[in-house]
Amino acid sequence: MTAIENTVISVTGGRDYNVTIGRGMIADAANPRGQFSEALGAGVNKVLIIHPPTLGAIAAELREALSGEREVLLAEVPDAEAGKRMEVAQFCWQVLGQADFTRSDAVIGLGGGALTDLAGFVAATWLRGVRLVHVPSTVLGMVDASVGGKTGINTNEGKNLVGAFYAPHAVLCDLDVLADLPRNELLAGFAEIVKCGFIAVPEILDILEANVAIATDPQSSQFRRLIELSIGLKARVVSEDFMEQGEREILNYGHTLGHAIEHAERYKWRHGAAISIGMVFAAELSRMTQNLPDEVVDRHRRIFESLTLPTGYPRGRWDTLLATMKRDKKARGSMLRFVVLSAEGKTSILNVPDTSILFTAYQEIAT
Ligand SMILES: NC(=O)c1ccc[n+]([C@@H]2O[C@H](COP(=O)([O-])OP(=O)(O)OC[C@H]3O[C@@H](n4cnc5c(N)ncnc54)[C@H](O)[C@@H]3O)[C@@H](O)[C@H]2O)c1
Ligand SMILES: O=C(O)C(=O)C[C@@H](O)[C@H](O)[C@H](O)COP(=O)(O)O
Ligand SMILES: [Zn+2]
Repeated sequence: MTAIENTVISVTGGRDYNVTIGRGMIADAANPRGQFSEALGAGVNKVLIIHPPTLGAIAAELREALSGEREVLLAEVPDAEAGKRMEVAQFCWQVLGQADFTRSDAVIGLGGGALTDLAGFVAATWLRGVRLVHVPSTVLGMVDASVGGKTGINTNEGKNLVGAFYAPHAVLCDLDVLADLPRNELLAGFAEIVKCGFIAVPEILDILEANVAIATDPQSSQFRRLIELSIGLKARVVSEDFMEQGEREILNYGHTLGHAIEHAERYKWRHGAAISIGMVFAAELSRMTQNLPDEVVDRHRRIFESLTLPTGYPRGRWDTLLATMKRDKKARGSMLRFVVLSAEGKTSILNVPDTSILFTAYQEIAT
């Protein structure tokens, strides 16, 4: 059988680093000339692998493989959004402090997007910044969260309200790690892939529509193509606008309402499910304000439904959602701002001084 080569995508935002996409990287972690040694670099004496309970076995395997040359510690943290909390960051700082981690040591974030957001924040803040290697273990983590340096935690008031822009030094996407990822988590990650399709990469939508079962099969070439196209877009955007002063905002398509839904659901929902609804809402808003054709709005619903992702939310929740959206990071003063489309791949920012238009758009997705 011919070995499939790794793909390397370079990012220049924040610092220069590579995202490597391939297979067998974790199994090969002990190799002194392998991807892990290269990502950690020379001179790292201590490594903290931060991981959720679900990745315990892989974290132990990595610890074993990387030990010897270096001292490797594990920090198991609560799963999913329960890990994106101040107390959990504090626990990680305590582990780093008690093990005397210095600026020449490193953190590995092994897990889904919630974990890499937390680990990135810990690495950004410990001694004001230590080496950071992400090993994303979900589709969403690979195509979005591990790339681009947005790190952070949630607060009682809202999603990702505390954080820092801190780019990783390397990202290793080992597709083998997806073998045990539950199907619903895998499909939720596709919401960010679909986002890339609507905002900039139409090929993504065509691949999904051609055969959704094949496109979502981690063994298929179409699946790998979707991962690479999405990382490619993210890399291009964050390389041009690391600190989100302009173009990077397009990556927030569907997230204004999506984050408010996550908050309303007390962070129990999957991010991908919440932003699927958020994107249908943004598409409806775009139809009303940017003349986005009906067929593009319908295409949103069709694709999310084919991925078994939700497209509507209860009518009675509007006031709660609106109150939370006012704390969205894109808001400026009392002005809410939304990423909208006038056509596939044509994005702009809509300033909304009067929220009645939002309420009208919400009626289109209300259940
Ligand atoms: N920083 C960014 O740019 C960015 C981008 C997109 C999303 N995010 C954040 O990412 C988070 C969502 O990430 P997610 O969808 O990966 O969810 P997640 O990190 O909560 O992981 C989902 C679930 O899958 C489990 N899991 C992870 N990898 C597994 C594996 N290989 N096998 C079995 N189980 C596994 C986890 O334990 C968890 O229960 C949200 O907090 C969102 O805000 C950040
Ligand atoms: O990388 C970005 O920029 C994004 O907006 C990607 C989003 O998919 C992601 O969910 C991000 O965490 C949202 O950021 P926030 O600034 O709205 O918290
Ligand atoms: Zn997102």
